[in-house]
Amino acid sequence: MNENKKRLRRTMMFLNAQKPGLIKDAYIYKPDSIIFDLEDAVAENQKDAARYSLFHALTTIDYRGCEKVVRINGLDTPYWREDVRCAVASGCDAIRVPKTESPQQIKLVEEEIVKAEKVYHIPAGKVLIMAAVESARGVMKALDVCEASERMFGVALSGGDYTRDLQTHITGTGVELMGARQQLIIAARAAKVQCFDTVFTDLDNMDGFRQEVETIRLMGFDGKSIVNPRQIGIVHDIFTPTKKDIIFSEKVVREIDEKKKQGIGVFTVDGKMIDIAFYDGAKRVLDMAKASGIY
Ligand SMILES: CC(C)(COP(=O)(O)OP(=O)(O)OC[C@H]1O[C@@H](n2cnc3c(N)ncnc32)[C@H](O)[C@@H]1OP(=O)(O)O)[C@@H](O)C(=O)NCCC(=O)NCCSC(=O)C[C@@](O)(CC(=O)O)C(=O)O
Ligand SMILES: [Mg+2]
Repeated sequence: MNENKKRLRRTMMFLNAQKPGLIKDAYIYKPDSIIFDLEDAVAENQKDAARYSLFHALTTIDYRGCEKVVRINGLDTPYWREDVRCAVASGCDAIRVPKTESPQQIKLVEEEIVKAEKVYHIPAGKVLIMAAVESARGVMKALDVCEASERMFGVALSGGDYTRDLQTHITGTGVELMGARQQLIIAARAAKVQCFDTVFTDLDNMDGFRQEVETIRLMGFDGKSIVNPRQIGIVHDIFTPTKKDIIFSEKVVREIDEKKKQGIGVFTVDGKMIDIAFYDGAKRVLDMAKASGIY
């Protein structure tokens, strides 16, 4: 398995791949992943220029550990094949497929990646795939999409296009996204891939942003697509385990291991009932703490 499939992705920051001002130093803000956008942030008559800029940036700039994800254009456009070739040749880590509605779309992208990896002498299997779900049909097909390829590491909800398809809009309350969020996280967990929430575009509403991030973390999401560096701190803060969480999780893991040897299945830690069902959750907290660099 490609080791990067499970890497830490609390923040996936979009930027327009054509904008030198953004592309040249996005790594200084330390998002976990950068999404170089060739799709909706790039005007229709600027697609070639954006690819040129992407190739130049990815082959000359050291992004210092930030994952490099390229959002290609949709499969209903004449651009996506060239986007895939350019992204793979540039040395990207992953491709984000927008407006995904079927597993066949993921397979088509995979075929193009396989060809490009051969042509550009990239190790086979290096480039991963994530899908963005942006329609009612996409939500209904989420499990099949998540299981479409061994290269799939995750799925993201794209709220702007999704609410347009649903004939509603982003309200700031989250009510319009409730069903899709729930279905997507269930599909992702069933397929054992990661799940990411949509962007929050009201940039000056930091309280609203914090509240939304708290909610999606409790729902089980692994992270969030973001559009601005000002949003990184809040997401990392909320997605990074606290010292208290870490100490408790250490105790849970230690006690479950110990009690198992003694033939004891259920007991208490700090007054809370614990059994084997708590093991994975506690391990996940410790893994998250290690990946975040605080453990
Ligand atoms: C919104 C704004 C113009 C505001 O700019 P402003 O300049 O006013 O921001 P400031 O805060 O003043 O910037 C302070 C400093 O940070 C630098 N800086 C800002 N943003 C940066 C960044 N992203 N990366 C690196 N650097 C950055 C900036 O250069 C400055 O640097 P400096 O001058 O040196 O101090 C800008 O952020 C931006 O372009 N964002 C990305 C927008 C984008 O890509 N949208 C497409 C993806 S969504 C979509 O398609 C919908 C979706 O598909 C989504 C889904 O799939 O989920 C769906 O359907 O819902
Ligand atoms: Mg979109």
